[in-house]
Amino acid sequence: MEQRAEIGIIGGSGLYNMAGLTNVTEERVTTPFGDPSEAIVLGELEGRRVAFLARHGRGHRLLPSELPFRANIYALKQLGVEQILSISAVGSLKEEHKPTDFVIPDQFIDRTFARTATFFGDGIVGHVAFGDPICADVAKVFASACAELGVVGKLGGTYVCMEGPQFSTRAESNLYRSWGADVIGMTNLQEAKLAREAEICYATLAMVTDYDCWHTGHDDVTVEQVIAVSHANAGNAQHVLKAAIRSMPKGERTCGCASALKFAIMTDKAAIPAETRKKLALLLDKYN
Ligand SMILES: CSC[C@H]1O[C@H](OP(=O)(O)O)[C@H](O)[C@@H]1O
Ligand SMILES: Nc1ncnc2[nH]cnc12
Repeated sequence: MEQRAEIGIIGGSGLYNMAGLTNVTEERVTTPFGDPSEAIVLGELEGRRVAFLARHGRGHRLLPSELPFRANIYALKQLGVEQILSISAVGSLKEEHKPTDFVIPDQFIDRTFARTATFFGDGIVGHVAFGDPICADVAKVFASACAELGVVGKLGGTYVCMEGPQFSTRAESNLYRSWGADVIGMTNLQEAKLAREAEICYATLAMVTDYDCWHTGHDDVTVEQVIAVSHANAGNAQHVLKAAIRSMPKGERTCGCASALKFAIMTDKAAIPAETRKKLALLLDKYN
């Protein structure tokens, strides 16, 4: 596989392009799972080859439930991406996580119900380990980049992934707080699952934009609030991204993400339908 990019950036609410990319080209990638959310922007940043994808499309056209998660991750895989840096807006479920803080979650709770979050099926069964859903190495790079720039970037925390598009009820928000969750969003869990199946490292820099609807001292979350905070903080997010990319080690990865599929496939090779085998060649070829 020709490696056109090493690092993928998925930009979320408020981040629809990446400043500072040089030698920029744009590509409409297609995949066996359909088209990604938007044309992918390829370029160089801090001496590394980067692919940028706007998760909701430019102009924010796609609902969280409408996101082509499989096409997005597969398209980045096709370009040769080995590590994904995701940026997302999140609501805070704890007093200590204030709007404009960054949190780098390391766990998820799934509250979605209308999404496909696996490349398997159609005659092939696979089960990857997901106890540690985030790549610890990439998460640490994000945390160090925040520290280097003097912005709050807390390493660890639980991200509740809800279906949306409506924000939570107060009862739900308080329930998630009682579970000890840290932040809430609508997009990251499926990306993390699919990245793991694609043996791509994945971590998120989650920007706190609001206190959801549980905080008696703050108004309930609105889109206006999310936009205001994410726009005001987009510069910081881009600085953190650049610093992270500057310090990402080159060469072979030492984390387990790179071999996540090694013991994951249950199906007898002979029983996998030829078409399915072909569709997943990019993931399976290295294991014959
Ligand atoms: C605009 S508020 C809700 C919206 O913001 C977050 O998006 P992303 O994760 O892409 O930054 C959240 O998940 C919802 O999709
Ligand atoms: N309160 C919230 N709930 C879900 N997703 C969000 N994204 C930003 N703020 C959010």
